Amino acid sequence: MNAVISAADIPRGRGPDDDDPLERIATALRETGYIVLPAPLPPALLGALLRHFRSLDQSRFQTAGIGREDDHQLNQFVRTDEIYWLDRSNPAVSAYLDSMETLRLGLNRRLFLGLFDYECHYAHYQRGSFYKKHLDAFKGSTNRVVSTVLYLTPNWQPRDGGELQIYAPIGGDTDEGMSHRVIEKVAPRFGQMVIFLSEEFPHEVLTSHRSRYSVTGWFRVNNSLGEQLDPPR
Ligand SMILES: O=C(O)CCC(=O)C(=O)O
Ligand SMILES: [Fe+2]
Repeated sequence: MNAVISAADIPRGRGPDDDDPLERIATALRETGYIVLPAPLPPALLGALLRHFRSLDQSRFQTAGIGREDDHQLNQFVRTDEIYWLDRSNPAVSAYLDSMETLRLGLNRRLFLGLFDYECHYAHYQRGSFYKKHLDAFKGSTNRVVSTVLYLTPNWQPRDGGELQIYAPIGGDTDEGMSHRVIEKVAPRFGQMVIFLSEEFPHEVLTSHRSRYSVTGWFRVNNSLGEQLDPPR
């Protein structure tokens, strides 16, 4: 896939699949359900995305919702980020969507997921913002199958917080609902990307101590149960 991963990202000398980024992502989703990619996209694209993100007036961002729940007060306990839905009107966003289209086709070819489209938004976590533990999709009640988050926070430092904390997949742990065992902490470092199965992994954004920039997206299937959008747009 042209832009979705760089050679530097690929550990050498393990197996034939390692040379093909799409293969590596598909294998990870099949075997562990998620993958963290330190630098899958070209720096020029990342820079253009961040410039576009920052050029948008803050007033064009909306307080993010949580599924059907439209109670602003309640939402504020769960998440305090602000989002901006993306389309192809900006060239950098359009290039990013091209990469995600390559990924979509590559995953469909390898995993037969039947991914139908991709929707994404910028998310801005101002200082003090968080998103409590949640699932992006509940089995049988959504059309979101694969979640992606691309981080655009420049010069992120550990003291800045805002890590994505991923919990053990549901079913694989003792709990029926949300599991409590942290299996991964992903730094929202510029250029880093995480891809995971939407229905499997509870996750949480820890409080960010500075402005945190990201692009969150979902590959969806086209099923009749898909009227629930989280967040509603
Ligand atoms: O920004 C992140 O690390 C995750 C965001 C997230 O979980 C969401 O928007 O559903
Ligand atoms: Fe999420």
